[in-house]
Amino acid sequence: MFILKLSLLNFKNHTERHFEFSPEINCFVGNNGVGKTNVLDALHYLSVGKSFLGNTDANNIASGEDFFSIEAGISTEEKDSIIKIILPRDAKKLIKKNDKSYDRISDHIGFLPSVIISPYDSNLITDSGESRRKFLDSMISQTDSTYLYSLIQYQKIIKQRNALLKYFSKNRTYDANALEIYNQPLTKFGAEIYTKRSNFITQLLPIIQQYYEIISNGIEKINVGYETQLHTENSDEVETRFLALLNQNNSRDRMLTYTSTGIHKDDLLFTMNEIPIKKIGSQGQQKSFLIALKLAQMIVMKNLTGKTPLLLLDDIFDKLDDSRVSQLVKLVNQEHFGQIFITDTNRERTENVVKRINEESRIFEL
Ligand SMILES: Nc1ncnc2c1ncn2[C@@H]1O[C@H](COP(=O)(O)OP(=O)(O)OP(=O)(O)O)[C@@H](O)[C@H]1O
Repeated sequence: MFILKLSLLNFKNHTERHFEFSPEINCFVGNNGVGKTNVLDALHYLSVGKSFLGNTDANNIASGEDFFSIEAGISTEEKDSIIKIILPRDAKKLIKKNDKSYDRISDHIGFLPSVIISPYDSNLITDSGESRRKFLDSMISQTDSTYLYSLIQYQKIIKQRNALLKYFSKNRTYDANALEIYNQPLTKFGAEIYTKRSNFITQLLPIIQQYYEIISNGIEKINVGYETQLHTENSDEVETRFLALLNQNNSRDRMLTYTSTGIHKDDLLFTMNEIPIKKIGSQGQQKSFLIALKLAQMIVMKNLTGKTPLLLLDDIFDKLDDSRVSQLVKLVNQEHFGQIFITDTNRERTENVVKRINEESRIFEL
């Protein structure tokens, strides 16, 4: 699966822009601020219906305009498709496949999977657990629509349960039966999510370790640990354990007025030689780790779905030394990563890198 064509209208600084892509490597080069990252962001929109920069949708409409549209021709093994995203300033976002709107945006997730490697990935190391949970959820959702369904249901139940806890506190009342109604569906969806997260991380880990070694020539032992309150020796007991935790924490939850246990508290622990990478990793080591993580994500997604995700590489060469860039090129040659999009301010460097990759490439000067 690959993108044949892309048309942007009023998307950030791109008033009107059309591209015809290579099925293999596409590079956007140009000075700072010309809109290279914005093109990758448009591709990210096509994949998961939102920006990877965390902007609200309306911020992506070119200043002074009333809407943006992103349209792409996609070649798939079955037939070619057209995906169109339209965001009017005062109305709902629409995503259409072959002129038919999706009822829910979540129905589109997984059609055109993607993995992005960008300077913002460092947030995964430095930020709170929420950004790591989002990362985990986004990659699993792209491979499994029932995961996304369970997650949406789980989040709805947590919201309702927390609202009830707040109601109890505000009105100085309590009704154990009313609270208990939420426990059964919460533990059912929670256990499903736990199992899928756990399986995904198990598949990811050996590939990250292998890629880290290739990219960095590193001897450091890296690890990705799944930190969760739901871990049990026997996978059949996750629901029971979660229910026990909810019961144990009942008084605490009433005091805090929110649900303090569950998969919404999960986290990933990234370590190097058993110490958090955040504490001991140099900038280069952290960057190599993040690239290894994202490339491993791509392989696991490909193994699970049979679809090769688009690989979006934003400014990736900027902070890597020559030897790491060479190792990365070697890896791309080995693994056949599918369609790749690269941004760089330095045209010469990009030309030199893509020459060393045995694939067809196109360079777009913005
Ligand atoms: N809603 C918007 N309307 C118009 N222009 C916008 C909008 N949002 C962002 N821009 C412009 O987009 C440009 C930034 O684009 P982008 O981040 O893609 O640049 P870049 O080529 O990747 O730069 P760098 O090399 O610095 O990473 C800025 O000039 C910014 O003013």
